[in-house]
Amino acid sequence: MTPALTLNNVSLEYPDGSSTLKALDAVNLSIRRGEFLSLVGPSGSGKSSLLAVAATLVKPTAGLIIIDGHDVSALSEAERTALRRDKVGIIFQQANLLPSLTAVEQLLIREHLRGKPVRDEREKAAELLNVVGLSGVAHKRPHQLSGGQRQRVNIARALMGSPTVLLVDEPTAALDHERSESIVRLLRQVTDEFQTATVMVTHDTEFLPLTDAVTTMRDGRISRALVPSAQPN
Ligand SMILES: Nc1ncnc2c1ncn2[C@@H]1O[C@H](COP(=O)(O)OP(=O)(O)OP(=O)(O)O)[C@@H](O)[C@H]1O
Repeated sequence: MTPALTLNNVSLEYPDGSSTLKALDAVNLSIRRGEFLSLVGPSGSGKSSLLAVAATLVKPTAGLIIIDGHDVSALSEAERTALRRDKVGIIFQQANLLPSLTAVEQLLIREHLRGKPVRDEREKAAELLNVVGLSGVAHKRPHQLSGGQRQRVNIARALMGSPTVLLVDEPTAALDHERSESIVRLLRQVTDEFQTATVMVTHDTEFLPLTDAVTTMRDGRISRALVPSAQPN
């Protein structure tokens, strides 16, 4: 199977006084649909930078990014935006929900902008809220939801566009242990169910066995990739 996401010798440099800082240094990474990869490493090692280039939000200084067979560097700005919309789901640490919208409306806002038939999309949103365990709170607003529930809305929203690649940046940073575990389990479940190629940046090493492989970054480089030995109970 062709990888859903490939990074081929990807570098990202930022000006740093008279020299340059290599946020990413010749990174190679490949992930297929249905795979759940965790990305760990010290602060400043390049994890968020890797997600940003993979999400096509930031252009790398060198190297290739291929999403579902499309070489991102060969695309125009408009084509890149369309590819991101159609293929990439992004889940940030903070849910960034709009305070005035209900849970189900948070999922539908993007689809309204796309001009899709509202009925189909409403059904899809309801189904996704069910998948993430929130069917009972579809009409609640963010302030009426717990942190874990808000993160579940965030995950469901990222799935609305049926992404091939799901990029997740520290989804558990604001949550307690129990909620953190249930969020990582949910990400495992949606990766299996929707066959997304999921990359999760995390500091929570105890949940790594729920993922298929662990990649460690250091100084902008991928220093090793491990396969977790066992699933936790
Ligand atoms: N916009 C920017 N301009 C200049 N340097 C940047 C920029 N973004 C990131 N960097 C630098 O690139 C390097 C990698 O940063 P990055 O945010 O990718 O690390 P990280 O592993 O995600 O860190 P953390 O775990 O703290 O979030 C760091 O040295 C950082 O200071």
